[in-house]
Amino acid sequence: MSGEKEKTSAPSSSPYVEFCKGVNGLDKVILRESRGSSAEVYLYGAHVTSWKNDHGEELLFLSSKAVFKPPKAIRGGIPICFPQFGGLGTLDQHGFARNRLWSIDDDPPPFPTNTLSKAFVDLILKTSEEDSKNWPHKYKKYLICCLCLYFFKNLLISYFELGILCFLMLLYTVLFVCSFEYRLRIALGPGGDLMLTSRIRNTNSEGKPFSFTFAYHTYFSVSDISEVRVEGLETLDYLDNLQNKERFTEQGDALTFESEVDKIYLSTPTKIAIIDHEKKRTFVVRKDGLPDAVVWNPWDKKAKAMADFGDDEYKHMLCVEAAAIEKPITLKPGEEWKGRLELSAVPSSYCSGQLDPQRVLLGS
Ligand SMILES: O=P(O)(O)OC[C@H]1O[C@@H](O)[C@H](O)[C@@H](O)[C@@H]1O
Repeated sequence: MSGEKEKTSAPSSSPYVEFCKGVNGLDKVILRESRGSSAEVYLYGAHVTSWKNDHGEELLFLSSKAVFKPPKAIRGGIPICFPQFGGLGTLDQHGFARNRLWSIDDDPPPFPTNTLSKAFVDLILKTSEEDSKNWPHKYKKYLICCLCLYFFKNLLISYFELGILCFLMLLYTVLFVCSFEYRLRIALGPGGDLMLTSRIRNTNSEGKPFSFTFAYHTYFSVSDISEVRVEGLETLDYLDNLQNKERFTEQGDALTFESEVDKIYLSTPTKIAIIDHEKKRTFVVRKDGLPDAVVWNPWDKKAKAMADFGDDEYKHMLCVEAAAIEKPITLKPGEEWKGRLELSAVPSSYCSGQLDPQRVLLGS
């Protein structure tokens, strides 16, 4: 992403990275790899909305009813769930990262990975005043209000009360003030693979550690959900969101889909395959630092209940989300966490219902 200097001036485009406007004038970045694959990223949410292979075929699902207007998250593509997955905390569903306007990161710290890609963009999100009021404890703003009310109601407070107030304010600063820097690199590999690398740092100067849960909420585009099979999650334990997060163990067979599914698979392998029989295409998800994997399809009833999702669109999507949920990530001040997702789409070669082991199960 060479060439960008100031956040205030428009960043300069190159054959690999184009800065432009998308729906509703929102800032968008288009990445193009020399063999023809491409990806589109909105600065709103750092949201990947499109990923195409070198034949120009779309690989991600984006709802025809997606709303490109803050504060609504875009339905489809790859929303970032941070610092909270789902409703597991006091924040709004899936945290705030997907509803924030991110900036171009002009000066990212060096990347250890030696990617040959020229088609990449670095984005950054820092703690806003609003977010630091609500996170990690939504209710801390009420604590502050109570303290202020008490203070103003009792203007003539004693030295003892003043002392208590100062102590509580100090406690508040030490316990609750939370700041982070979230750097995200989105890159297209030479073969058209899509790579997302998140680096999240605790930038509290005097504060405490903080914890978060996380997911790359990837919506894959599939021909027909009834023709899809997921491999890599068999025999694993999962929490079923449809049954109060009760824990179950998956059967030995690859997953297939006949009804609503909303499961958090635990301690999953670093590689998961999504096989689309009809399209003869296999998505390979490789992940690092992300032990869990969510599998979600709303099916017909929930689809109808979502205003930004077409009634029949559930047939053409499947979310497989590389995540860190069961054991929240905790960062001490100065510490950094890295979570990496790599997606590739390969033709599935079928032979009497068996995956071609060279290409998917053993493939690099
Ligand atoms: O509608 P949202 O907030 O984008 O969430 C969609 C789905 O996201 C999934 O990750 C959750 O497991 C589901 O429970 C949720 O319904």
